[in-house]
Amino acid sequence: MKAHIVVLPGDGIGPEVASSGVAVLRQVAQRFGHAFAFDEHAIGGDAIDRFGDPLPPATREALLACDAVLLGAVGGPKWSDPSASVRPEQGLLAMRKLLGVFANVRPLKLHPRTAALSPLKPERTKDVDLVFVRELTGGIYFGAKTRDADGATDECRYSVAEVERVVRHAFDLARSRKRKLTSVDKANVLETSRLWRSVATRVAADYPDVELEHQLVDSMAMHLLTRPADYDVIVTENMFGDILTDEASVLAGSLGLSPSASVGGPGAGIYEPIHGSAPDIAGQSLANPLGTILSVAMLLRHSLGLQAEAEAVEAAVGQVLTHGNLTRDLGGTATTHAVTRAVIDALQTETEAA
Ligand SMILES: NC(=O)c1ccc[n+]([C@@H]2O[C@H](COP(=O)([O-])OP(=O)(O)OC[C@H]3O[C@@H](n4cnc5c(N)ncnc54)[C@H](O)[C@@H]3O)[C@@H](O)[C@H]2O)c1
Ligand SMILES: CC(C)[C@H](C(=O)O)[C@@H](O)C(=O)O
Ligand SMILES: [Mg+2]
Repeated sequence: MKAHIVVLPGDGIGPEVASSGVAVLRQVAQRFGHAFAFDEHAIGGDAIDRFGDPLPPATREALLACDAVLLGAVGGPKWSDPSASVRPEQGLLAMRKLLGVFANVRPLKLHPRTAALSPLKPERTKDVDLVFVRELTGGIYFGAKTRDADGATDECRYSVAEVERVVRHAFDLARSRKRKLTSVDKANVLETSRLWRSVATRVAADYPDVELEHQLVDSMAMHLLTRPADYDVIVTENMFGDILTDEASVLAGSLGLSPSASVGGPGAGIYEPIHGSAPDIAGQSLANPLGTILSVAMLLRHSLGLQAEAEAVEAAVGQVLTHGNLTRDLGGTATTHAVTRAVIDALQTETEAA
């Protein structure tokens, strides 16, 4: 098949991991006979430096005309002055809004070798297989902001429609898995959470085969570490999802292993690791590329409909996690480039054997 993929390297380790993702996609194209065209564009701090805009018009135009987007990461100390009028993260938020990708799917699958690196006891991480569905285009991230000499405000607003579409997305996903959905909110305090809970409860009537439970976000943060294997699909609002997914990545052994797919819009989906630009390790080939490579598998499956190719990439990552030298975050000594090469070699061996 032919596909047009926009690549947004961004800042910090973003270009390092994005190039790993592209290398794997090139290998997939070659082994399976596809024609993928890559179109690189600016976003974030890099785009501010070059164009004075974290999401320049040429990037916007390309996003609206492609089949899928692969993002590295944006941000960094160079652009983090609190008085700056424009910030890299604004480019990322504007892109999510532009493409209308309201459902951010963040799976957490554990590999025994790397889960053993988590601070949790092995019996706690055993059998963990969960997926977060994080609302991505609403809530406090997108509410009105004010700032004056006395203080500042960030408005948190959700419409019924915004809650309903993401909750339905999560119910549909739960239906294809273990039929258990946990909706996370702060309904004991927040009006938006009371709305969230009432919408989730109403929608549940259309999914009698899925068990719905409500959980407050503070105790959820605790349960994620004490009994993570009890959860299947977890749906929550934008900011809670941001925080809980970084927390959950600890169970897998490293933030660098977690992929994501942002979907639900009329056009392209966005695929990116959940981590940031990691300024502390940027430019040293220390970044773990596996979260990005697993995001590539999600891109193949969800935006291009290439199930066998997605499984081949996941199997190749599994091989490397089992036998390979890993990056420093996972206790290894391999460079970003070496781990990427190992995945590509595993992909080649696997597809030759098939
Ligand atoms: N999607 C995105 O573009 C995105 C996501 C999160 C944060 N950010 C931005 O990134 C910048 C830095 O944020 P932060 O330091 O709080 O979070 P971070 O995710 O960049 O890094 C947190 C820690 O995890 C480590 N880490 C992250 N990814 C890794 C990888 N692939 N391999 C090995 N180690 C990895 C880092 O070295 C650091 O110690 C900020 O400007 C923030 O806004 C961007
Ligand atoms: C960089 C930031 C705006 C972003 C978010 O909070 O959504 C990041 O933390 C993420 O998880 O993708
Ligand atoms: Mg985050």
